[in-house]
Parts: sequence; C-alpha cells; structure tokens
Amino acid sequence: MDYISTRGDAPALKFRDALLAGLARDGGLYLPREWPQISKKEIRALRGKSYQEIAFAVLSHFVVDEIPSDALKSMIDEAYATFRHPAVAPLVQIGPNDFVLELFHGTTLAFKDVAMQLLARLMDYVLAERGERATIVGATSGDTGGAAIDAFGGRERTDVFILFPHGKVSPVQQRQMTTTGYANVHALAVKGNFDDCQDLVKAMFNDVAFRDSVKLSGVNSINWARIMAQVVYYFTAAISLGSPDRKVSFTVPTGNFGDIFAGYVAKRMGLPIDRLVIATNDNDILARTLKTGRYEMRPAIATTSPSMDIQISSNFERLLFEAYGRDPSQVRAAMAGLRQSGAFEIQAEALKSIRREFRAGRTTQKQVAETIREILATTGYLLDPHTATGIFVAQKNSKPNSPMVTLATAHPAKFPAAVESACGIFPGLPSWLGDLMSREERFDLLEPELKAVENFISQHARAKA
Ligand SMILES: Cc1ncc(COP(=O)(O)O)c(C=O)c1O
Ligand SMILES: N[C@@H](CCOP(=O)(O)O)C(=O)O
Repeated sequence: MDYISTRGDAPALKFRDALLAGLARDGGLYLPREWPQISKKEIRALRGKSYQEIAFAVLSHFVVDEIPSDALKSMIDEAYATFRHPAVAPLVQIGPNDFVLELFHGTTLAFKDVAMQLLARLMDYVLAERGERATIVGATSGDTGGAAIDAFGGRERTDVFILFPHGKVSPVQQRQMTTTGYANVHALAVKGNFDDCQDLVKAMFNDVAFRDSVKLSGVNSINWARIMAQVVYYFTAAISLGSPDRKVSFTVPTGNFGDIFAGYVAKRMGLPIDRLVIATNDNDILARTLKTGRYEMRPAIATTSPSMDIQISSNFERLLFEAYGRDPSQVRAAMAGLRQSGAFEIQAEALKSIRREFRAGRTTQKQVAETIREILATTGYLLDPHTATGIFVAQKNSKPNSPMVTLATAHPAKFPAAVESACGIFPGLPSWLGDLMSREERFDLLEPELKAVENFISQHARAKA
C-alpha cells in the first residue's frame, strides 16, 4: 500500500517510511492512496472477537507487506496489555440509545494512549530493523504529550521532545509530562498556546536541514499511524451494537480533527456509520466552518476543556483533500490562504460533500458544566469536560431509535477542578498514579521561537545524520 501527501509534491511512501516521516516533505499529510475495504461479511465475522483481534483485522489492511503478521500481532497484544480494562475500550450505556465509548483506560487516562502505545512499538520495530535512531517531536494541549512520554519513555532508539503551552494544561496533565524521570524525555514548556507549539513542530519538519540532521519524526496525528490506530475503536463499538446490520452514529469531542477523521476512515472502509458529529468547545472553528464554508482563525480561548483549545485543526487538511476529490492543488491553495490571511473559503461542491459526511455543534463552558451535573444526576455517570462537550452536542444530533456513541476521550480525574466546580465531586486519581502530584518536576521553559527550540533539540538529541 502506498501513502500519498495531501499537497501532491512529496514522494509516495510505503507504510514504514510514512510512519517515520510524520509530516510529508511538502508540508502535507500522508494518507493511503486508496481506502482498503472491509466487507459486511468480514465485519460480521468480527462479532464476539476481542479488541486485539479486531485491531489486527483492521490494521493489517494498512501495513500489508510491510509489517509481518506475527510481529503486528505481538505489538498489538503488548500495546493493549497496558490498558487497565479487559475490553480496552468498553462501551457504557447511559440512555436507551446513548452510549459512551470509554477510551481512557490506558496509562495516562486519555484516548491518546490507544494509538500511542502501538505507535511507539511500531516505530521501535522499524528503527531496530534499520539499526537507526529517531528524534521524536510533538505538540500537546495536554494529553498527546503525556501519552507519548509514557509510550516512548526509556526506549533506546528514540529521544522525545514534547512542546506544551506553559500554564495552559491541567496540573495532572503537566505532571504526567514532567515527573517521569526518563533520560530520553524532554518536556518543553513554551511561552504561548497550543497553536504556537503546533506551528513550531510543523516549522521544524519544514526546515529540511534541521529535520535531516536529527532524523526528526512526529507523534501528533499528522502521523498517519496515529489515525490508523484510532480507526479500530469505531469498529469495536459499532460491531458490539450490531454492525453491519445496524447503523451507528458517533459524536466526537474535536480539536485537531484526528479522532473524528479516524471515524471517517472507518466509514470509507465500509463500516456503516450513520452520523459523524463534530463537538467543539468555545474554540468553534470547525462548527463555524461547516456552517459558513469559511475556515477562519480567531484567538484561542482558554476553557474548562483545555485539550480542545485549538484553532488550526491539522487533520482538516486530510478532509479537504478528500472533499476536493483528492486534488492537491486545492489543498495547497487553501493552506496558502491560511498562512497568508488566517482564513480560506471552501468551494461549494467540496462544502456540500463535507456536510454530507459531518454535522457539528458547539458548547459553552456553562453548558459543559450543566451537562456534567445533569448526566451525574440522571445516570450516576461522571463525565470529564471534553466528553461532556460531546454528550451535549450528541443530545442535539441524535436520531430517534438509533444508537449514538459519544467518545469519552479523557478520565474526569485529569480535570478535577473543572469537574468539582461543575458537580461538587472531586475525582481522585487511580491508585497507580496516587503520588503523581507530589513527584518532582523537570521541564525547560522556552520562548516560542523556532531557533531556540531547534537549538535545544540539537543539543540533546542522540540521533544524528
Ligand atoms: C481529552 C481530549 N478530547 C478531545 C480531543 C480532540 O481530539 P482531536 O484532536 O483528535 O480532534 C483531545 C485532543 O485533541 C483531547 O485531548
Ligand atoms: N489535544 C491534543 C492536541 C494534539 O493532538 P494530536 O492528536 O494531533 O496529537 C493533545 O492533548 O495534545
């Protein structure tokens, strides 16, 4: 299987190279040249199978001829053995047709663990095969960073540099990045917001000399393998609700658009998904874009769901590529507009096709708090603010008698202050993280300047050209 760039000016790569490349050399994002297909018969045959078995069936399509089956199986088994729930991603019913897909049973209590635990093993496998090292960079609004540090911490072939917005992540998120003590891990607090961190990461990839000098690789959802691993739970959830003989809808709290794009991929592969609903907080660029056809940046607002305080949703570029019939010149034009004026318009046909696939809604912080209170009072279930954003929007976009699954992207204990202020309950950390808040922190504070960050990384990275 070949992987091609959304901007059309980078060479097509095989899976192993796309995995290590992260961002394409033309600044675009990789995706498969064609969507692999899974038939209804194959989906039916997955009923009653474990998460790991379904993961193997789905992921094999993307790594065919690149990762041997027995190696893929062991990596999947090892990755999901780190999860604290036997089902890995259990589905919890909170209403007659309302379900929550709990994606937070991994080591850092957010959905990022699902893909990151596998990504770290895949990268290690390919690097070992080649006898190489890599320098991993990532930008985080709080969850990707902790998950990457946990998954890559202590690995011999990689050094990890995570840029997080100083003072804008929750205390639990910060400590998950700053207290691990791994020698190959560097938590970098950047004086800026998440979009500044993500810009810096992309700029490092676009600085070819720097990129090659430290063998740069990325763990954000710009890396195709992140999306690929997230496709799996759409299958497990839909199958357990009767797929392919019953259509299922999904609502996804959205920031960088990776998680919901994985749902779109599942649909393209043949999973009968009814509605795919984008849920945003006050940073509602995606909801506005679907309404108006204009993608327009505004200053980021700090909310009680900080992981979604994002303006530039990286993976929207993958959707644009699809909506424009995979014409990279349209994507290049849109991205140039975004760079020059902070906005671009989506042409009528492309917008129509996006609206056919997605709905969108936004929430205020007051609505998020009310949703946490209401769901607790009516069902006894405690939501985190990101999941509550999803539930609020799901309630407005559900179809009668049709199952709606909201993705629970984080455990409430990651955001205890917001949860306590909404409903009076302070969600405690699980016992294995009990001492997190008293561990010693280690991080470096950097200006949001490309050269400052590149110099830091060059000094500390062991991978050299
Ligand atoms: C807890 C949580 N929920 C939702 C999201 C949004 O996911 P995505 O960026 O894949 O849209 C994020 C991060 O972006 C997150 O950390
Ligand atoms: N919410 C994310 C932002 C980065 O998203 P990614 O999926 O592209 O890694 C985070 O928690 O860091």
